[in-house]
Amino acid sequence: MNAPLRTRIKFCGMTRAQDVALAGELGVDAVGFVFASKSPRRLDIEQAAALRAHAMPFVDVVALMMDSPAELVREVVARVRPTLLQFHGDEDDAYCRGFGLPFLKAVAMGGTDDEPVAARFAHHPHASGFLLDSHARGGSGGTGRTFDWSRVPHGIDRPLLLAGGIGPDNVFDAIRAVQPWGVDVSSGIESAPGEKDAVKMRRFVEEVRRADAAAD
Ligand SMILES: O=C(O)c1ccccc1NCC(=O)[C@H](O)[C@H](O)COP(=O)(O)O
Repeated sequence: MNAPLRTRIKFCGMTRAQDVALAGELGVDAVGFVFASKSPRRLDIEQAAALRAHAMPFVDVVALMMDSPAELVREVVARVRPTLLQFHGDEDDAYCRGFGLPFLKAVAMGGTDDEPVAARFAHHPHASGFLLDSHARGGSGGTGRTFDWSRVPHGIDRPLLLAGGIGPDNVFDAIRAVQPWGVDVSSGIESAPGEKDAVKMRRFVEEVRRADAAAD
């Protein structure tokens, strides 16, 4: 894919109505609701359905699952009405596509997986895109840690979202280095797990726009 004219932005791990509303005001493309059982940002279905009502038009709602029972995913789809699913565990392509929604697959960039990154994309031919995150396989996201951005493959025909340890202070450099289709941030715009910081959210968006304006 060509370098995008506008880098997409996803704010992940939202837990508060005011943060979801501000994301919309700032022109963020997607907000993520975490249903992974291990996460400090985990929502139950009632909380997520209430939060969903604060998402503005043209803001995608992404439901993030990690090796969740299919029954939970189906309930989230029915009651929260996400626009996309995101899978962070060992889910295979058939499972991921079985819920009637487009999905993103997270690819673990940490640890010691010998399979080349680009080859890993082939395991999920129906994924709408991939989120490259810094944790090791089997680990959780939302770590605030970066990985070596030079390992991001080029010339991939599906959207890549760069995640892991990105924040207002390094997102400009990250976009210049990787030219991803989008960037995903959670802890880098927080004051505590799940509590987003309005100043950091705004600065993050401004820095993405600055990187886009500086693109060759
Ligand atoms: O955010 C979590 O707590 C989480 C838990 C389990 C699986 C995935 C999780 N988050 C996934 C995300 O998409 C995060 O935005 C991504 O890992 C980046 O996090 P951060 O390094 O904090 O920006």
